[in-house]
Amino acid sequence: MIDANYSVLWFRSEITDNTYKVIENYLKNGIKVFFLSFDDSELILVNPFLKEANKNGLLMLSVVRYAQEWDDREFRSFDGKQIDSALLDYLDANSSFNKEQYLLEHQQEEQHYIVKAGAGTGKTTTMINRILFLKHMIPQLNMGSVVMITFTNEAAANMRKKLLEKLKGYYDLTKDKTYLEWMEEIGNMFIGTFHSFAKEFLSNEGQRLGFSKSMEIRSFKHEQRKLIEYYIDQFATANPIIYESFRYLPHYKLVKAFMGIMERINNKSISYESVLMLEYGYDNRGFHQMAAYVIENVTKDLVKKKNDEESLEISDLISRLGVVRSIPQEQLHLQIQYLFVDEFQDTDEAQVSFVAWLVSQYQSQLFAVGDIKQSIYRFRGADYTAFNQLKGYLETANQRYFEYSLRKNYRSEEMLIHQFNQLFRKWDGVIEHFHYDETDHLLAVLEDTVEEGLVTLPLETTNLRHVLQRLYKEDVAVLVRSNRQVLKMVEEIESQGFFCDAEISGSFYRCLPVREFYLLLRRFTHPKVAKDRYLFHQSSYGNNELSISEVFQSFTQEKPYVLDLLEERENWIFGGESFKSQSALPVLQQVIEQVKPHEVFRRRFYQHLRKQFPGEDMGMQKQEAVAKMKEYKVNLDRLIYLLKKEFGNFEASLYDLEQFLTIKMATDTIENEWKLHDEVSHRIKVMTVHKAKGLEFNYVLLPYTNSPFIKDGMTEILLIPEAGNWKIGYHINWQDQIVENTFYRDHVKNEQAETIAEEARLLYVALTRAKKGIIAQSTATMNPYSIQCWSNLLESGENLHV
Ligand SMILES: Nc1ncnc2c1ncn2[C@@H]1O[C@H](COP(=O)(O)OP(=O)(O)OP(=O)(O)O)[C@@H](O)[C@H]1O
Repeated sequence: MIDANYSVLWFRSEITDNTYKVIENYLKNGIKVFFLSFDDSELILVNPFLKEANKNGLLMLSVVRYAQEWDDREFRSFDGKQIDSALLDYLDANSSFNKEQYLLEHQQEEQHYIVKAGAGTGKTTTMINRILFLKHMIPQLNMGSVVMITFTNEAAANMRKKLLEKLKGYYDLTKDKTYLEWMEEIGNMFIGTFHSFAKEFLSNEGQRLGFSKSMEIRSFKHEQRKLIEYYIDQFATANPIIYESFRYLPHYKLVKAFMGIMERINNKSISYESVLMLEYGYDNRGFHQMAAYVIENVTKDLVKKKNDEESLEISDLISRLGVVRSIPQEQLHLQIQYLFVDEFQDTDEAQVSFVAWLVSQYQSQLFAVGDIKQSIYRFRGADYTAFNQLKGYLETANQRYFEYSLRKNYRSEEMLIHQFNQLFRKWDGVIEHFHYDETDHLLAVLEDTVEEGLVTLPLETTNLRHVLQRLYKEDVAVLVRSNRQVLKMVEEIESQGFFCDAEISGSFYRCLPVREFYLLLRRFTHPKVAKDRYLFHQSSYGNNELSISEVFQSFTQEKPYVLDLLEERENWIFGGESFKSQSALPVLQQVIEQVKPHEVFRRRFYQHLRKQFPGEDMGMQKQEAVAKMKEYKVNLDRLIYLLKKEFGNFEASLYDLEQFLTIKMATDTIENEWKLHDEVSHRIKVMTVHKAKGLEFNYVLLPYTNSPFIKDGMTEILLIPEAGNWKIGYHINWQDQIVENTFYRDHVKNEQAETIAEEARLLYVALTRAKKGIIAQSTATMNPYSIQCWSNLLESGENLHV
C-alpha cells in the first residue's frame, strides 16, 4: 500500500538490501523518491533501474554527513506532509538536499509564491517540479488552465521539452499509460513569452473590445519610416524658421533619429494615450517641437492603420493589455488556475500590473520566480524593482503571498562559487545599484573536477586558439554583449578552422539562403545590374567561375564588361519566358529543384574547408558541411512557405516578391533563422549574454571585456517616468551638431549609474552560466573606482596553463 500521490522523502541511516526493493516499488508506482542516508548512495546506482530513475530526476539521492543524533533513525514524509523540520534542517545543512526547494515544490496552501533566488539555485527546475506535483495531487487538473510565462521562445520550448521528458521518465519507469495521456495534455498548456500570451489573451478575451481572433502581428517599421519622412516635411513647411537649423543635416539622419526615439517608446510598452501625453522638455534648436509634432502624428496614423488592418506590432501587445481591464469579471471566460512566471525580474511595469490584475480576476495561484541580479532588460523597460511592485499590488488587493529564497547552487563547481561570492560582494561596495549581501551568497554543492575557476588572460588570436583547441567539444559558449560582436567572434573562430553555432534573433531575412534567393529574383527582374549579377554568379545558383582578378584583367573603358563576361560564363537555362506562361513562385521552385542550391553550397563549402584547413579533422568538416546544407534547405523551404502564406500559390509576380523581400530584409527582426542544434554538438556556441539567459555551459569564454559601456558621442534617449506620465530626454549626436534637451541634462548622471549597474548584472549572468570554468579577456587590472568596461569588474583566479 502506497501512502503518497507524488513523492516520498525517506531518511534511513543505512542502506540494506531491502532499501533497494522499497525504492524500486515506489518508483514503479510513479512516486518520486528523495532518499537520504549516511551510507554512500552511489551503491544504489549499481542497480540499472534505479540509475535510470536518478537520471530522470525521479530518484534524488543525498549522502548525509554522519551525526550520532540521527543514527538508527528512520523517517518518511509523503507528498511533503508531516515533515520533521529539525531533521530537514540537518539534512539541508549536511547534504545536497535542498529544504527550501523541497518545501516550495510541495506547498499545499492556497496562496501565491514569490521566489527570489540567485543564479543556478534551481528556480526553473523547481517550477517544473511544482507543475508535476500539482498534476499528481489533482489528476483531474485541466492543463489548459495552467499558464507558464517565460522570457524567450527558446526558454518556452525548453520548458515544454523538460516537462515532456519528465513525464516520459515516469512512463518509462511505471509503464502507466496515464503518463502518456498527461504528455498529450501538456499540449493544452500555454507555455510562451509574455508577448505571445498577450496575443492569445487579447484575441480571446478582447474580442468585444475589437481585437480579432485573426489579428496579425507584424512589423510596421516600413510604414513608420514613410510617415516620419512625411511629417518631417509637413513640419518643415509649417515651421520654416525652426527647420532652418536642421536644413543642412542629411534627411536620412533626421529620420534615423526619429526611428530610434520611437523604438525606445515601443520598448517601454507605453500606451498610445501616454505617447500623446509625452513631455519633450526644451532645447535651444527647437527639436523638441519637431519631435512632439512628428511623434504624435506618426503615432496617430499608425494606430489608425493598424486598426484598419486588424494588425498589431509586437510592442503593442503589452501596451494594449491595459484596455482589457475594463471587462467585468463575469464576462471573462478563460480559465487560469495556475500562473507561473519565470525570470520575473525582467518584467516591465505594465506586465507586473497585468500579472497582479490576472491573479485577482481569475483567482489564479501565482508562482513567480526570478533573480534581481539577473535583471538585464532595462532597455526594454524591465525594472529591477519588479518584485517590489508585485508585492505592492498583491498587498493592495489583499492577496496572500509567501516569499522563498534559494541559496544552494547546483550549477557551478566550488571554486567558481567561491570566486563569485568574493567578486559580487566587491561590486556591492562600489556599484550604486548592485546589491549582494550575505543573504545573496551562493552555497556550493558541486565539488571541483577541474582546476580552472575564473581566470583572466589576454585572449588574442594565439591564446584563443590554444584555449579552443583544449576545450573543443567540451560544451563551450563564447558570450558577448552585442550581435555585432557575435558576428565578429564567429569570423575569428571560423578563420581558425573551428565551427560555430551563432545565435542571432530575427536574422532569418538576412541569412544566406534568403539573400541568395533574392539575388535569384534580381537575376530576372534586373539582369543588367552588374553588381547583383556578379553576386548571383558567385551564389549557390551561379557557376562561380569568374574570379575578381579575371574581371580586372578584362577591364576596358568602352563596354559594360562584367555583364559580357558573365554572359559568356553562364549556361543559365532559365529564361524569363517561363514567367510569361506561369506565375512566379512555381517557376522559381522549379529552378530550385533543378539547381539544388543547398547541395551546391555543401560541395563548395566542403572544398573550401579542405583547401583552407587541410590539417583539420576531415570527418568533422564533412559533418559540418552536411549540417550547413540541411540548414540551408530548411530555411529556403521556410522562405517559400512564408511567401506562399503571404501571396498564395499563384498570385505574386516577380516584382511583388522582390518588393516584399526588399522590405523584409531591411526591416524584419521577428523571424528567426532555423538551426539544427542537435546535430552539431561540435560547434562552439557564440551568443549574446541576453540569449544565454537561463542556459548553462561547462566553459564560458568572455572575449570582449574591454569594450566601453558608454561610448563617447553616442546618441542617447531616456524615457523618464514621472507622476503617471512620461518625459523624454535626448542627446542626439549628428557628428557636427548635437541637440540635447533639458530632461536629458537633468537625468543623465543617474542614467549612467544605472547603466553601470545593468552592465554588472549582465556580467553576473554571463559568469554564472559556467559549470566548470570561465576564461575572460583581461588586460586591465580590476578597477572598481572607474568602471567603464567589464574588465574593470573582473579579477583573476588561478592562472590557466595553455
Ligand atoms: N535539487 C537539485 N539537485 C540537483 N541538481 C539540481 C537541483 N536543482 C537544480 N539542479 C540543477 O542545477 C542547474 C541549475 O538549475 P536551474 O536552471 O533550475 O537554476 P535557475 O535558478 O533557474 O538558474 P538561473 O537563474 O541561473 O538560470 C540545472 O542543471 C539543474 O538541473
